[in-house]
Amino acid sequence: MDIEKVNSMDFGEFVDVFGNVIERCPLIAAAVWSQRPFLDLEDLQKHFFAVIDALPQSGQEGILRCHPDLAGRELQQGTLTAESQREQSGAGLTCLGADERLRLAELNAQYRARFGFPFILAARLSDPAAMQRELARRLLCPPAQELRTALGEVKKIGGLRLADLLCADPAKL
Ligand SMILES: NC(=O)N[C@H]1NC(=O)NC1=O
Repeated sequence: MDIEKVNSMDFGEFVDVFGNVIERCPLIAAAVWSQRPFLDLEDLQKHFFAVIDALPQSGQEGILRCHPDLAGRELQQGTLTAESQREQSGAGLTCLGADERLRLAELNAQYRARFGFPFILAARLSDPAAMQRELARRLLCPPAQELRTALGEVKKIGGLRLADLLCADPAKL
């Protein structure tokens, strides 16, 4: 899909196509549509990120809370969004042993209890062992820093999803 096609989309089509760039937050795509036309993929991505950055902290935390756990119940039950399912299974999270799954579930629960939102990490850029290490490390971070880190991961996930939709190489962004 090229940027002319993106710029020609009406509101409904744009939200249908880009509504899950930010996981389960179609309102972000809805806000971005008002800012068309876009120059290119990089410009489109900038607008998604700017909408996130402009939200009050409560809205940013809301975005984080819309994310499913990594290797959580929704993955087992097959109820993730198509994008999450692809990212989590591609990262090997459907093939965890029982011990690994239990350990991740424990750490996810500790993280959620400490920060009030789920642990978020761009699964496509990681693997199960690195995820577990990163989760244990980030559990010890101060809350304000962790909010920034988590939003950075949301942007990485969104950037990769956008690049997929526009068939672009994310390394060139
Ligand atoms: N919790 C969390 O990071 N979830 C996600 N990360 C990712 O890459 N896909 C997701 O569903």
